[in-house]
Amino acid sequence: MPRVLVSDKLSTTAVQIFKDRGVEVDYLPDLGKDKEKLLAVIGQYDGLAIRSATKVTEKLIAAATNLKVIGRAGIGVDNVDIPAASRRGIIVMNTPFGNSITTAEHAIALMFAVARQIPEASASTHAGKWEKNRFMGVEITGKTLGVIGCGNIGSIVATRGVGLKMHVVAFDPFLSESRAAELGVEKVELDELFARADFITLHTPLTDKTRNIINADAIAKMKKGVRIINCARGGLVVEADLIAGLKSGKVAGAGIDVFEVEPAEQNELFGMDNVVCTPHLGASTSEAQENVALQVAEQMADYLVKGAVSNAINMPSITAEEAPRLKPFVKLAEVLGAFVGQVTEDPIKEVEILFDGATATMNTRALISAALAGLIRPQVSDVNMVSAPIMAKERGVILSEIRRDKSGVFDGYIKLTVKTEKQTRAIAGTCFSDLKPRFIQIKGINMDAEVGRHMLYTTNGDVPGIIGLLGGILGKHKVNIANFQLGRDHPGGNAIAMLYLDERIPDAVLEELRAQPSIDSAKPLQFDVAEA
Ligand SMILES: NC(=O)c1ccc[n+]([C@@H]2O[C@H](COP(=O)([O-])OP(=O)(O)OC[C@H]3O[C@@H](n4cnc5c(N)ncnc54)[C@H](O)[C@@H]3O)[C@@H](O)[C@H]2O)c1
Ligand SMILES: O=C(O)CC[C@@H](O)C(=O)O
Repeated sequence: MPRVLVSDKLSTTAVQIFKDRGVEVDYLPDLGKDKEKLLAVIGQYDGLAIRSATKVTEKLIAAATNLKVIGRAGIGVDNVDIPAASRRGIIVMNTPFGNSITTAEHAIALMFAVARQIPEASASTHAGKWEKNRFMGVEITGKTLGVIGCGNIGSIVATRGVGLKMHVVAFDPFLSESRAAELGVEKVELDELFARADFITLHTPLTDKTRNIINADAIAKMKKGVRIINCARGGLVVEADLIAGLKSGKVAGAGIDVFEVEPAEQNELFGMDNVVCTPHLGASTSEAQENVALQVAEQMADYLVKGAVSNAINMPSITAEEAPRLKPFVKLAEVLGAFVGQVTEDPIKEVEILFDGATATMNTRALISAALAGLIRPQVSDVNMVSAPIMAKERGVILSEIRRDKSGVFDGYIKLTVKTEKQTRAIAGTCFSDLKPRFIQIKGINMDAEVGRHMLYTTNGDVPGIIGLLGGILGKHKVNIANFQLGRDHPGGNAIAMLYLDERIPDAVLEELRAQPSIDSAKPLQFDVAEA
């Protein structure tokens, strides 16, 4: 019988579901906080069910010799080392929608609390002070609410804002004009949001692009008297810069549920006037906890007992029979998406996926989901093959699929074409007999590039000396090239290079490359593939 450890506080509904489904379960809700004890026992379990207190580190995963699945009762999986879990073949699942409404309500509650200084007024009243003149609030009606990140939670906050008669402006690179119109919000660029919003609320995941999104520079662009709410992730706001903004009076108040360091037992924000803090309570309602506990237990039990996979961050939903044939092509579809996702900054309007030859006879739904997950992941790190198609649809992306008989030299290949308002990008790839993904065409230019974990993509005019130039600069900085592929549309025309590197290219080297007159663009890329 499979055995699951629940190491964080979860509704006991989960325990009952595990038992009912034939899974042995140990409910030890405080164990997640005790790293050493957890390390000592984790080897006994097939499944680990967590919330945010348990930190699933590489060290814990190394000790988890029997672990097959980690289930996060919630959305953010930033407390799980996903690459380490993937490398060990451990599935990581989350429950993407179960606590969205609850968290959106918490953001709105913090907005009101900050607007009317409710916690301070309450404490003062409890103390028998009756300080009626001390607390002067601001109205919400007619004010501009700036929503950064308009996904599941952000879009609920946005519609609640509209319901409160606020004018809602939203910044989200994946928000289409039509989705914005449907929500009743105005889609704006980030600087415009900073300049116009009276209240700013954050609802993005914590990624390399969103980390420190609210820093001193951002605060300088905001209105005097702005109020900032963070119910998403600590790390989005530079706390020292927020404190400076509060002290100078530029920021009139803040509602903070998540902190740079959690648990936040000491923090300079504590005790500041008009700063309302809660201890990461966004998801803490009985309804949301019931939803996520039930869902995570069902998903984990289904996997451990029946092998069914749903809401996995690092694993496609594929049946046991088709898995061996499909798996390399799922990876191929994902890296094709990941290529376009990393080179595209503008909102995506259309995605066309062409399946040629053998790939046209496969489970193309899984392949499309993998391509979309790869495409969206640079913006939304927690996306998986289940949520990617829903996210693409919600963002108004028009999706089309073409299947056709073998048309060229390859037994089968996949071509992904992505349109934004500004341009169209296309990339094709296949798997050879080694079952590793390869890029065979970029921008209509043929090539045969093995896909590595760290790559560099450059575009340039087709002139002599490019190989020497790239090789020379990388060599000078001791960046080793594992593979180097070039292609061009016609002699003297447009040329591209794909370099497979042993490590991520340092920023300074990238800048040096970009400064070369013969190089038009240089983009570092990362792919979730095994090291050579
Ligand atoms: N406080 C809590 O207890 C609590 C509870 C649940 C979720 N969360 C957090 O809330 C956040 C949002 O969750 P969600 O379920 O809405 O996620 P989601 O994936 O549905 O939405 C995130 C949105 O952010 C957008 N985005 C990505 N990069 C961006 C950028 N650079 N600028 C602007 N927008 C960007 C994405 O396009 C996406 O629409 C996550 O960080 C999640 O971990 C917190
Ligand atoms: O489990 C919690 O209480 C927090 C959950 C929240 O941060 C999430 O990402 O779902």
